[in-house]
Amino acid sequence: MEGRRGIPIIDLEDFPVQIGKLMVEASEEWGCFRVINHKIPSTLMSEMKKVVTSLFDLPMDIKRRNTDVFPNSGYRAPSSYVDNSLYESMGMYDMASSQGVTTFCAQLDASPHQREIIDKYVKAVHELAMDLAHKLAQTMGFKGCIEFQGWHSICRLMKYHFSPESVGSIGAPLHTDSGFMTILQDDEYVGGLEILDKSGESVPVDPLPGAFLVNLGDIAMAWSNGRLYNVKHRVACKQAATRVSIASFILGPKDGFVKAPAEFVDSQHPPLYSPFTYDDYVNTRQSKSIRDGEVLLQLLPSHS
Ligand SMILES: O=C(O)CCC(=O)C(=O)O
Ligand SMILES: [Fe+2]
Repeated sequence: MEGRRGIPIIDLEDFPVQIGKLMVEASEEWGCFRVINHKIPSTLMSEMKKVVTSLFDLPMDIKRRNTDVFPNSGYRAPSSYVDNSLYESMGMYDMASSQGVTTFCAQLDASPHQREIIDKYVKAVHELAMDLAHKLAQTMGFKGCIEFQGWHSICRLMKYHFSPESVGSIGAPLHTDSGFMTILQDDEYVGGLEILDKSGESVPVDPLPGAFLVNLGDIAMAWSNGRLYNVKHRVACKQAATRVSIASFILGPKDGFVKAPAEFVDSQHPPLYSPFTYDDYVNTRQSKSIRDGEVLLQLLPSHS
């Protein structure tokens, strides 16, 4: 009997050529993959989780100081969603810059120790994202250089208030990530995350301590002219235990257009979308309350 198909797991200590090949396959087929044996120490991951847990324990009036500086970048109280009282989040816009870290830590009165952990963590995760994104682009045959470094980014911290009463309900509704790539540290004990595979079947992403999940989002799909898959996923409450996750989003360019490069366009693969800016894209997605890549179709009619 064939085993259950699971999310691909990529060992970053494998041969570089093999890593690139597996990443492209996983990104085209699944739109996500696990990475293990990355260089981020598990101690830093668990220290960061402790810091995140303590930030959520802050009084509400302090948490509310984490305001939006970019769409969806700030604090969301559990009560702010009609259909979702289990989810609470805060976020750090421009996670890769010292300014982003400084602003976030000042808003929340973070201690020097908390700041040090946050700073180390976001730098390390951002570097991992840069390595993976460049390797993916290069292996796909892209000859240019994407300046991911200057893109919008957000590190979002999430707490799911799961209780016996909430088992069976949804913690985060089905969506695609709007950006290029997300590096997710999901809770190492409490599951609930699930993706839809290309056939629409739901596949659980079981906890895997020490690993990250890498998701490709709408911008990856548009930039690659449809080659990279923007995976749909959600979080369901499967057990009565608090779940904490940390998602680092490499979103899209601050200036200029998202446009498939010549390497991905030919007579068999005509351009799927007209060039657009990430800011327009995210504003349209937000204003129409659309949670998945369908907004690409609404915003940009296919070429005739
Ligand atoms: O909490 C999780 O594991 C996933 C969160 C997520 O998908 C998101 O923030 O986009
Ligand atoms: Fe997501």
